[in-house]
Amino acid sequence: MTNHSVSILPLKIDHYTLRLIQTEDINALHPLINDWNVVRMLSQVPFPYPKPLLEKWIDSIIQEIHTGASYHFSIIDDTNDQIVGCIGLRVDSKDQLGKIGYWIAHKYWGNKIASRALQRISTWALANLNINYIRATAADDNLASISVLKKCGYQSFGKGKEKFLARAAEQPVSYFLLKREDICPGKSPVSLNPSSSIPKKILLVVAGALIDIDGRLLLARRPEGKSMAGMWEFPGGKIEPGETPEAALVRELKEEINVDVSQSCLAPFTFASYEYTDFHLLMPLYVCHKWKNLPEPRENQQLAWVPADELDNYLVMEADKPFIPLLKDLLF
Ligand SMILES: Nc1nc2c([nH]c(=O)n2[C@H]2C[C@H](O)[C@@H](COP(=O)(O)OP(=O)(O)OP(=O)(O)O)O2)c(=O)[nH]1
Repeated sequence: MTNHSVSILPLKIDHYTLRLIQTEDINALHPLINDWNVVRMLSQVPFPYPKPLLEKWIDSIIQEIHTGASYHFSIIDDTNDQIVGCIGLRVDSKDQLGKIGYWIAHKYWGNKIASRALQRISTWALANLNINYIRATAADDNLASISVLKKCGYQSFGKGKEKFLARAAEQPVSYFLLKREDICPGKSPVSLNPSSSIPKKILLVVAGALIDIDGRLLLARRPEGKSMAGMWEFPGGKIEPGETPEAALVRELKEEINVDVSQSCLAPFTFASYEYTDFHLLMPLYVCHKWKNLPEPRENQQLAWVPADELDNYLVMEADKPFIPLLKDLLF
């Protein structure tokens, strides 16, 4: 997949901050994790947990951030700047899967920190990483963690056994999965009786397929906080009352990606007519080969120039799916 930068600014939840683990965190982290109450619930950690081993792990996960293989965060209490736990996610791009793990220091249990951190990281990960699912594993006797996972929308999907180093034994575990659509609605529900359903509002939107001289297509990723966050789309937006689709696209391209385009450079290509949960989308798509300025994200979105043979790797909006084969034909 073409590289696009992942936004890993510190993430906020109430009076906690989640920021990437740093080398200096070792002294605060070691006494918190080297605790039987914590370690017995983590499959990969021995007890006692020697400090050099933790140091090695921190070095490795800092390296992994550069390759996008994993993202691990310290959870910090903003009121006193103390680390209270960790949450992290390993990325399996091939299966579009994130594997999440977390722990909270024993003295902070009972403050709902784990559920808030899990909710926050899950939303962030689905909006920013190349994944569609997040998987978690909990020991069957870890009732607190199982309840946290269920509260955050994770669904149990099976049972197994895993070796827990600290307990020097295999333990029964449950597997949980969070799917993108569990927290990112947008698909149409199946209507059993379409004739009785209330007609949906038609939403008029216009979008542009910008194609550069290398035959690559510009895609934008909906940022966290928007509906259908994490899905890739074509730059564009809603047509305002009294506006032509062409004028709306010229305006949206300027507002969203600082690109100047003339209406005469917009060629009608195809359109989408698609029923979302709350509205029916009607969206003409224009192709454009000529513009001024380098596209830059002005609305916190990721941008990617995508060659035709990589388009299938991008999870595009449901309404846009029929565009992909048509655009591939155009680009090849
Ligand atoms: N710009 C754009 N919007 C698309 C595409 N495909 C698709 O379903 N849409 C939908 C997403 C939005 O619901 C709507 C675009 O409206 P917008 O860009 O002005 O709205 P927005 O995302 O800022 O705000 P909202 O959906 O959160 O209300 O059309 C696409 O390829 N490009």
